[in-house]
Amino acid sequence: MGRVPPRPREDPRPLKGVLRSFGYALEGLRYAWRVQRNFRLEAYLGLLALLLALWLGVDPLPVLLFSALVLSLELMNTALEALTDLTSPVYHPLAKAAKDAAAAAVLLASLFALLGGLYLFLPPLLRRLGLS
Ligand SMILES: Nc1ncnc2c1ncn2[C@@H]1O[C@H](COP(=O)(O)OP(=O)(O)OP(=O)(O)O)[C@@H](O)[C@H]1O
Repeated sequence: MGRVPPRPREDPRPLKGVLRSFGYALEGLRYAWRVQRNFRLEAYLGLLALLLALWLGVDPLPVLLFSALVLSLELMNTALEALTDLTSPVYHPLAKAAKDAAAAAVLLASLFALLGGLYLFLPPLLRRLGLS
């Protein structure tokens, strides 16, 4: 196995260091956006839910929290997929368990977000449409 390259030395200037970490995080966001169709879909759905909340006059905070949860878990899932592909490019039951469990975390959060969305939006939506 090749040698691990040394970690770059920490920048002694605090602001520079923070800005550099921020840049790496943005690179991670760009990577997930490029390679993960689900991440893009979840981001668009979150935006749609936010617009719906504003239109219906519903508190947008729960929408933001659910979106943050789902998108963050999708990012962790993306990270885990990349690591699994790196360490286990051939089939291994533990690689399967890791990927499946990470996918299950996103699924679970998405289901709760869906239930939360129905609870939040259904009554005002029915009222707005004159159906209740
Ligand atoms: N190295 C591996 N060893 C064992 N099973 C694997 C391996 N790679 C993938 N799998 C199985 O195939 C499934 C799909 O893996 P894949 O890497 O294609 O991710 P994915 O589900 O397509 O994710 P996404 O759609 O988010 O990109 C995994 O959930 C796992 O069950």
